[in-house]
Amino acid sequence: MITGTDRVKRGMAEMQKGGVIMDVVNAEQAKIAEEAGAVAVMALERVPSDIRAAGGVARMADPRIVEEVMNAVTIPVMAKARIGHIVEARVLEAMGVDYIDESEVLTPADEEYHLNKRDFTVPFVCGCRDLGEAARRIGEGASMLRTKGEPGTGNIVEAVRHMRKVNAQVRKLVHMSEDEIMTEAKLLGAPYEILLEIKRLGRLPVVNFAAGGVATPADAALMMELGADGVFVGSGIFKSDNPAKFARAIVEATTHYQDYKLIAELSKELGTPMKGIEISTLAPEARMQERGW
Ligand SMILES: O=C(CO)[C@H](O)[C@H](O)COP(=O)(O)O
Repeated sequence: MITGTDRVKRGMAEMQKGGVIMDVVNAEQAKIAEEAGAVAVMALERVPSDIRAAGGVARMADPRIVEEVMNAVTIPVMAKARIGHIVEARVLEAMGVDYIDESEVLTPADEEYHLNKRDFTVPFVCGCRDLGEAARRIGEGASMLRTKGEPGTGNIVEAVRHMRKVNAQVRKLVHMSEDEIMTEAKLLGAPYEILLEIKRLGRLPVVNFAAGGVATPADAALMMELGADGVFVGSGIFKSDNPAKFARAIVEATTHYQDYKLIAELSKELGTPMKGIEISTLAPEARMQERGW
């Protein structure tokens, strides 16, 4: 029996489409996420805004946290490994997590090489800021993408920039003739065969969620409006005044992203959202989106 085929790995991400994946650091948060209607949870040691505040090296979570989350919920559990950290990824795979996020939110282990994700049975999600990066990650075997945004800032501007850019570049590619694709591959630094596949399909071959900076129901709906297949939220829920209320409202707004009256109702008396950070105040080395290539 063949396991871990592209079809199965990509299909699992397709089943999350239209949903919200929430970062959680313990069983209690995982249950809040599940009860709110999250399609999956991401087990990690700290949400991105706490990673920023803590400084130092951010690594894969303590396996006990991952286990605690896996035992607490029935929805799929994802967990993060550092970019290029083969052993963290193998450990998470051995533990039986449903998905691994090779994530720039953690401190990269390798500045040159991302994981060869084709070598694993477990599927991977990776971040991207443009089509070149998206195609490189798919070339390495990522079964799901998420735009990077700027995690832990509660500021949606980078998520918007990245989603618009990827989708504009896909539209441009789809309208190119096949004899123009090799030059585009050279310009984007992207694998030719992956670009051809995107052109033939008229879309990315894997789902692309939005991540990094979603802090309100309207932010989540905005990302869906811009073409995201779903949304990752971390700090925006668990650094708000009322995580259970924010979690439910963000799920509802993601599902009904063009029902503006509903989004108005959902946004009433939610409590205070997480405090945001203006991107221009971040030191260059604090920009998580620059990690990976
Ligand atoms: O998957 C992620 C990145 O690997 C995070 O879930 C996402 O980026 C969270 O960002 P924020 O805390 O800004 O919501």
